Amino acid sequence: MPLVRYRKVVILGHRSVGKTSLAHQFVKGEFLECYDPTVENAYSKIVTLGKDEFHLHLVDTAGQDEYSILPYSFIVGIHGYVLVYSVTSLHSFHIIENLYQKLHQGHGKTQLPVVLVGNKADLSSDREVQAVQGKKLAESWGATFMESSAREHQLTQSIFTRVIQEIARVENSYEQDHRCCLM
Ligand SMILES: Nc1nc2c(ncn2[C@@H]2O[C@H](COP(=O)(O)OP(=O)(O)OP(=O)(O)O)[C@@H](O)[C@H]2O)c(=O)[nH]1
Repeated sequence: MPLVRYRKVVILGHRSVGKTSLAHQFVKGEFLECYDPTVENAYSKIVTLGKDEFHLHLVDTAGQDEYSILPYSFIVGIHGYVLVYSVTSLHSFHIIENLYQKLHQGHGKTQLPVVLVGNKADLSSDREVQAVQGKKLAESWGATFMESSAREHQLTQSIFTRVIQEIARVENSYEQDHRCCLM
């Protein structure tokens, strides 16, 4: 029987960017039309990647702004992050830059397993953030970037499988950096 590895991932971003909709589409396979502000919610799903199985625990958080203080529970015991902005809101893009800085300070690490998501890409006529801006920001963090729409199940699957892969990639790079060398 394959070993099931536990991965806890926090979804963060400004209000109404689609955090709940992405998690709900991924876990339940349906799009939420209505907007109901989140306080905090959790989702679980078993994800199979090749021969490996993961118990993915998703924490869907309340919308953050530039003044939000991130609680320790968003730092300690968290394996990875999905940081979401809406391509229809430049403000939400600025908030995500600010959130990343707070996470970075909280962890005190040079590299964090992060997938940066520009959501609501289906609303092309309302676009305020270009894909190239998201790509550039993610590159500056050494993170992965994707645009998505919570209407598309396949896209949400790519986001959450990608964050599992990012966690493994960052863990491996730390192991290599800290490998003991006998002289
Ligand atoms: N067209 C479109 N609408 C979306 C998308 N994602 C979310 N929405 C809509 O945007 C609104 C807000 O979505 P939520 O998922 O509740 O946003 P949230 O980030 O969880 O909001 P908070 O709980 O306030 O932090 C809802 O009306 C959704 O139907 C998307 O990809 N495309």
